[in-house]
Amino acid sequence: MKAEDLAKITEGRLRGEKNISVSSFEFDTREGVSEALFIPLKGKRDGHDFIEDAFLKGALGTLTEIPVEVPEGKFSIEVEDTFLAFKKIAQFKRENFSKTLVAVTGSVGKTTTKELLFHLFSDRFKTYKNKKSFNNMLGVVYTLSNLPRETEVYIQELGTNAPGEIGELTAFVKPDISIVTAVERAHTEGLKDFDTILKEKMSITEDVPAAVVPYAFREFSKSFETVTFGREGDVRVVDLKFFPDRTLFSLEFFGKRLSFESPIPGYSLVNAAAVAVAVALILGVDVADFPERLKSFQPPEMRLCIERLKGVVLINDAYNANPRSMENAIHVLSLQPTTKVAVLGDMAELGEISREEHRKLGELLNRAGVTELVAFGEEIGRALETFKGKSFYFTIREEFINFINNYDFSGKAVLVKGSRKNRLEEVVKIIRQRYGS
Ligand SMILES: CC(=O)N[C@H]1[C@@H](OP(=O)(O)OP(=O)(O)OC[C@H]2O[C@@H](n3ccc(=O)[nH]c3=O)[C@H](O)[C@@H]2O)O[C@H](CO)[C@@H](O)[C@@H]1O[C@H](C)C(=O)N[C@@H](C)C(=O)N[C@H](CCC(=O)N[C@@H](CCC[C@@H](N)C(=O)O)C(=O)O)C(=O)O
Ligand SMILES: Nc1ncnc2c1ncn2[C@@H]1O[C@H](COP(=O)(O)OP(=O)(O)OP(=O)(O)O)[C@@H](O)[C@H]1O
Ligand SMILES: C[C@@H](N)C(=O)N[C@H](C)C(=O)O
Repeated sequence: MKAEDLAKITEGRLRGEKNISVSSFEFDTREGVSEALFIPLKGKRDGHDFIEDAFLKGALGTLTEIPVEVPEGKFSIEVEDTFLAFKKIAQFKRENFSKTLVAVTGSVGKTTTKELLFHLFSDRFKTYKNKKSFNNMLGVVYTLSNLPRETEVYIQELGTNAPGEIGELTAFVKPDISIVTAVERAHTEGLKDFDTILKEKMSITEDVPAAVVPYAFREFSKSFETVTFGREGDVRVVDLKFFPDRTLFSLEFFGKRLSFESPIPGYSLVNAAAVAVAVALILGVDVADFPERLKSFQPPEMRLCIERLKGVVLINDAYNANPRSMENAIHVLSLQPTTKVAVLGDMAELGEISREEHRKLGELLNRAGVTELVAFGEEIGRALETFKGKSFYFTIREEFINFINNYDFSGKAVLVKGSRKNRLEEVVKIIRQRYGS
């Protein structure tokens, strides 16, 4: 996009080279800014302090709220608010995109579903998706701004932890197809009770031509066309069989039946596959090759990735945690035919239900045949009130990490899971180093 066009879109004041074109939009110089427009934002620090760095690293232009020195052959656009200007660029991109935009929300499974849709559809459409879990307004604005012109299907996650966020994001991205993967107890600190969570998630279907929602919540869909999925619905999950490292299942829909083998154990990919078939039905895409393609799906990082190390089965589910994803992960641990150890951190942002949900974990672990629990965090201590096996509890990170460095995990299956703030990837790294293949 040309500098002078960007100045018009952002209603900013252009300085420097006006005929130069940028190839992307970036807000972090650590992520690569070559040939990009740099957008300095305010985090803990002020992104304006990195404008010089951006130019040195190859950015062609910058948005800025203050006058800056512009190197020869480059440009700056002065605006009142860099984030609002970034939003205007994203809005412009949306207005000029006339193909299919698929938006995904839900209490669990947004990233897994987004990645699976991309995996299944990218051989027949020019498909584009958000990076990582870029699912808030910044993530959406970044992804939309960088939307390639040739895109035919764009898949965007929408996340929330407070009422109204999904409505705002939906109005901004204007989906053609909206997906609700699941409605569960997550983010209850900001979203309070189940009814609020349900309303928040279902607001993704407002004024949207087509939606894919769990059968149980079909009556709350506001979309013009709704395809349902689940144990009942238009796309039905049948014949579920769980194994330690995979899940077998079939999907039935409109008189057809397809059998699948999920390379991720547990339920996450079963749910995502049902969603994918529902989306394919809306798009009129043939699904005959979905079972074969599902087999080669790689789980997104830190989402139930099973690693077979020397004498240890490591179940890395360290990305995040809420009651439903905990239940699924503990179920996967229960399937392992050896001594079961759970290394668990707090489930964050649960608010009033936090105490009770953490307490319930102990019972869940008992039923799953887990005999050793290593717990880290303020809230997870409640699990020890009900857990009957051997337990070790830490609130000081250094002591916890020291324990992980020395505990004997040999011959055991080890689940590592907790909310993002626990940074349990460090535990994964230590176990890998100690028992690496
Ligand atoms: C504003 C910003 O850019 N934040 C990112 C930044 O954070 P930080 O505050 O540490 O920045 P700094 O103070 O260091 O720097 C200031 C700016 O300068 C840039 N900069 C810095 C150093 C440097 O060397 N060069 C630079 O250019 C810098 O980029 C800043 O612009 O950096 C962090 C590390 O890279 C980023 O993590 C941070 O990004 C924030 C978290 C963000 O929102 N990122 C989105 C792209 C995103 O979508 N992230 C998702 C996770 C989203 C999420 O948590 N979703 C929730 C639900 C939604 C909740 C909603 N209410 C909300 O508020 O978000 C969920 O549960 O799913 C992801 O990362 O996957
Ligand atoms: N349908 C599901 N049922 C139970 N657990 C699931 C399901 N889908 C995903 N999970 C689990 O939830 C966790 C997060 O998965 P994923 O990243 O796909 O969800 P998300 O909604 O994108 O999370 P975030 O809100 O952080 O972006 C992982 O532990 C994953 O295994
Ligand atoms: C980091 C964000 N995407 C997330 O998943 N948050 C929840 C609360 C978690 O970390 O468990």
